[in-house]
Amino acid sequence: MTEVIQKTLRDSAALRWTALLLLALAMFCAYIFMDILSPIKDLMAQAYPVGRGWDSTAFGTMQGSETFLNVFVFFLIFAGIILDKMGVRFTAVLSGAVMLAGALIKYYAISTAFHGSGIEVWFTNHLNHIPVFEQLGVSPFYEGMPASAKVAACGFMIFGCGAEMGGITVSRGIVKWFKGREMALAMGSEMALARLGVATCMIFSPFFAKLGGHIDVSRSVAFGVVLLCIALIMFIVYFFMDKKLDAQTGEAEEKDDPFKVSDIGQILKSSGFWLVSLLCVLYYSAIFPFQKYAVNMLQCNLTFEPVPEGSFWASTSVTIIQYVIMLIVAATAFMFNFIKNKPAKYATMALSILFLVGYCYMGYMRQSAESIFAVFPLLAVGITPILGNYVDHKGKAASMLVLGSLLLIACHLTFAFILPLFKGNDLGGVVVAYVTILVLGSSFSLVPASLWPSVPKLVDAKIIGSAYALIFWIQNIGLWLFPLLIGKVLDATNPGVTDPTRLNYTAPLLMLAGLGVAALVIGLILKVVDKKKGLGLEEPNIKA
Ligand SMILES: C[C@H](NC(=O)[C@@H](N)CCCCN)C(=O)O
Repeated sequence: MTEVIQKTLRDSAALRWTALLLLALAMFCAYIFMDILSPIKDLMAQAYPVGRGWDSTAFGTMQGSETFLNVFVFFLIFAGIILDKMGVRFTAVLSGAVMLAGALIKYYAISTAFHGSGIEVWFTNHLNHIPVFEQLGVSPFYEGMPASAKVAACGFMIFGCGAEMGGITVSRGIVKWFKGREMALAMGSEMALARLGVATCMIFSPFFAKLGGHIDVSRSVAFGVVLLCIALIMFIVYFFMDKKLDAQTGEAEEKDDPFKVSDIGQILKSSGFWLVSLLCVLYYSAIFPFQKYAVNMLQCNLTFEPVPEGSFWASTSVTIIQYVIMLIVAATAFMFNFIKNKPAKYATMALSILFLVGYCYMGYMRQSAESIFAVFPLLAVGITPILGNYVDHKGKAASMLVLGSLLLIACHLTFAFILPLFKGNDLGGVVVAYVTILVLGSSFSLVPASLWPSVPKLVDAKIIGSAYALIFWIQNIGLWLFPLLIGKVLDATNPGVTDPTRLNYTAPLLMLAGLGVAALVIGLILKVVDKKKGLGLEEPNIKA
């Protein structure tokens, strides 16, 4: 008897990778918006009309607001419930719309239309004390916070709800399309594109703010808003593909892993889960919040010679060329993972290194902190899949978490104590900065590649979705707190400094190194607990 095998969209490699591309491109745009103001902190500090007069505390409070509702109104948990009840395609479009709504509010706050408006007056005089949050000992705003920063923070809070909802939805979408197929590869590719988003933001946000020699910070946010419109379109196209898939399979959306409040008790009983969550919040708090200040830290610790207006290195085409070179580095580093033929593999690696050196040289010639810091996520694009593969086949996840934390401490201490020694030494400082950023980039590959795949070893497969939602929630506490703390520490340790490119970053960097030490201690405890309880963290995921 001949069996007729019904082919569905996900059976076609081209179509399931198209579905992934739609989801990953949407997240690429979201990651660009997350850091859209990070590389222009110095401009935001200047008075209107150049900037918006945000000191470090205002900047940090606004940056931390991204995760405020997720943490204090438990939105992340609601997002998990919405995803379970409404399915991937609905939640994807909803997250795209929420991100865009938040981004539009943020754009309005930064735009010239806001300046001098009635809304500005209202926000200047109100919302300094919000009783419900003050009772919790937290507040999204403070007395004297510029109205533009308050409204931008409101928009960023809404955006953050959409972004984290988008994050969990995209992971679930990848499982739906790739279960039993190239799932790890698909997840690694999605994360690689997100990292490239951060690099893109570092280059293009200052580029748009300074375009045409006239500074307008709202242009950077407008660029982000346009990308979020594209993200929403990607999610809408995905909606129709996903609908067709369900029509073909006859399945309602997969709801095999619903979030239940009762799961939380079960998860919290696992000591391994607590250790991994603590390590996650400590480690990510020393990375994502640092990312928001890194360009300004380089501006403060390096000596940049102004590149003359109209010179080749100051031209728009150089930005485009440098970005194209960055894309080549990312693409060749990523392709390295999949080439089986040895000579071709090493030729690709050599090409990637060659272009990376070219990229670094251009960054040096352009004397631009943002293009120097943009190399940070590049290594992660190439190395994360290699390390993911290593964990799959050889294990050693707990050791990699320890190594990642050690590198993190070394990098923050180098930024704090060694980089300032090169102040005035143009080339020496840039070389130290590049090496340290690249090492930090490899640490940022080691930890995500080993941390996220370890979670399924710690909790029951049935409650894995809830476990990820809970880890994200714990992580979001750090992502709210540390941008805020860095800003406050900067203002406290730099009294009277008015030039935003002359701040002393030693204290915040020491605080971040301290987070690294705490992550290291947790990593070492995790190794002991792993050995004692046989959690299997050092074991490969795929057993031969
Ligand atoms: C996968 C992981 N993403 C996260 O942890 C998100 N919750 C963080 C979102 C960034 C907030 N600015 C990662 O990117 O490694």
